[in-house]
Amino acid sequence: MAGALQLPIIDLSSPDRMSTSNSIRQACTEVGLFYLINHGVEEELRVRVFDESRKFFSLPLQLKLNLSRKEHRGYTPLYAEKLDPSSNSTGDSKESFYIGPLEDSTTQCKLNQWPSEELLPSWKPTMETYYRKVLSAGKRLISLIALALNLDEDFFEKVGALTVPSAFLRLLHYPVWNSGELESSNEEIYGASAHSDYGMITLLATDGVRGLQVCREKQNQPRIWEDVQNIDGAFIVNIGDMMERWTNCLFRSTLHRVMPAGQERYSVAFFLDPSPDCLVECLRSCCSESCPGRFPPIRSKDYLEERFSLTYA
Ligand SMILES: O=C(O)CCC(=O)C(=O)O
Ligand SMILES: [Fe+2]
Repeated sequence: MAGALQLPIIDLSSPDRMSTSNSIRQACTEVGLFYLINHGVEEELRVRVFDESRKFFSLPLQLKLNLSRKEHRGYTPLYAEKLDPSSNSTGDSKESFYIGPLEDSTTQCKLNQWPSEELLPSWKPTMETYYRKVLSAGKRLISLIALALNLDEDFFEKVGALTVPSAFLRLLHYPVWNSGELESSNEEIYGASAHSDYGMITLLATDGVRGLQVCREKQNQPRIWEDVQNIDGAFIVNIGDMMERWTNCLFRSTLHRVMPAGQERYSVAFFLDPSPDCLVECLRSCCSESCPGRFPPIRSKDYLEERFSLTYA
């Protein structure tokens, strides 16, 4: 049985930015995970996003497959993804839908796929509004993360991380697995197998159904998994691998997974990752003679491509 984890609550609207960034530093060095409240994304909008998501995943499979994932946007069916390539499972027991950058003078914005307006008339405007609002909250959080690293608050802007951020909204649906199916299966079944996210930060909203677990000490075996409780209205924020690289492992990218809950589950993740051409290299303030940089510099786009190729191998 996994124990429940106590996590810090960060208030994005607090006027005391120094104290907030200190709390962020502590959360990111200890667990790499915290709750974010007063983030400016209204509850009413969040409810609509979950409603529209449910409507989409209830469509006949063929209609969903017509929007199959291309250029990392669109629908991925059950078992298409395996977040932990080393696990014995055939693939993760979830379906998802990705929405990429909306505003961009390059061709990127045309790459998004949308369900037809006849089928789901409010779908696209709802997702676009949510995307913009979470992106804005994420950018405000990134400036606090810069302060938490004793950097200028616009550091991540100055290094080009937010010029054309690789921000992806991902709707997730985990279907029900009843206990009989779980026992009779010869394979390990995960909603999402163990992984850390690839980018800077992830802002996750869930419908409150349990299942999300984290492992705080990813190098230790056996792994100890702890349940992450939902707090109504809060985002669960986790640090991703590129932020871990930037900070030379001072900030931890959190290993997490989703276990089958005996109940259907929906979640909505927002991955805020550096712009494709941004060079991610260990911050000088996080390196020393006794703790030299562990990672060579890498372009965000190259890092993400490598990780995706393993996940969808
Ligand atoms: O559904 C969740 O709670 C987590 C999803 C997740 O970890 C991911 O998509 O990377
Ligand atoms: Fe994740």
